Amino acid sequence: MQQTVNIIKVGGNIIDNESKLTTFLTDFAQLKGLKVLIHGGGKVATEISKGLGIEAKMVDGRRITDTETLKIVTMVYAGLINKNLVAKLQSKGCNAIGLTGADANIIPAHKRPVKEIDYGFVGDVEEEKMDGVVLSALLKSGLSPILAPLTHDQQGNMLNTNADTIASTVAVSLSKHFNVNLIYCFEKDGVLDAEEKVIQEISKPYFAELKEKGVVIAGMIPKLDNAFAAIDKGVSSVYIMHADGLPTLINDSKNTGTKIS
Ligand SMILES: Nc1ncnc2c1ncn2[C@@H]1O[C@H](COP(=O)(O)OP(=O)(O)O)[C@@H](O)[C@H]1O
Ligand SMILES: CC(=O)N[C@@H](CCC(=O)OP(=O)(O)O)C(=O)O
Repeated sequence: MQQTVNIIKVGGNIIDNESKLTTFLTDFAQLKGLKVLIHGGGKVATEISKGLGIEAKMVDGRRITDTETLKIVTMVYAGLINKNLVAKLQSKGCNAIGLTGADANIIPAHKRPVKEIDYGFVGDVEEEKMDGVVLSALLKSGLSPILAPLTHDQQGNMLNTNADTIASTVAVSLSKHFNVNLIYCFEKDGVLDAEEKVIQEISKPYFAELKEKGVVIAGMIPKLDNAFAAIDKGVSSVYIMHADGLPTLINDSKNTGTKIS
């Protein structure tokens, strides 16, 4: 039987809140089995940019990343956030190793081609080049990889890449070696319907309907697109749920949040 890996993605709203982050990392450190953490941090990057006099520009949930912004996101994601997460997890007994997509060529990408919009140094992942071999070896040696939302263009440049996309592509590449569960953690109880109730299971047609009605908007649209892409490409299960639900889902094997079907 194949071993199971839990791939957890955590976004900027949890990372930016000290008490929510502490709870999340305590739970992550105590999760049973093999695990990978993908972190975002868009909110922190926006605040730091602002402090440096650079106004963040987002289009369809993606940051327009010019030369100065690339320097900021590289410092914030690969340095400040990634290394603090690693240090905190080490203090909780989790043997974490922090990496970007450039390290060991884990996530090759290319600069997004300019069409109507020039996103600058934003990476589109070359999923077909990802074989999951390095991450698999790290997991089998007892380490928990902590991945920052940065890729590289294989010509010497770092690229800023949406963390939800990193989570989905890493999950797909690891599903060649393991049974993979992908879990998107955020600050709400799951995908909410028009009455703000948690949708227990969401299908593609229902997602299309909710998008059409304006019930699913903003960052939840690319999150669900990435979630469905992972399921279509061989990931065993995908959930979108509150960060507090991790022990319930993984350690107690009880459903919580929204399951992608
Ligand atoms: N129907 C919905 N249910 C839940 N959240 C939604 C919905 N539609 C939009 N959202 C928004 O999507 C956000 C999550 O996406 P995003 O901002 O990318 O978060 P993260 O940084 O955690 O990945 C939530 O904070 C919420 O405001
Ligand atoms: C290209 C692009 O938009 N990259 C994202 C990467 C961080 C991220 O995805 O953070 P959250 O998960 O916290 O939103 C950004 O710079 O905002």
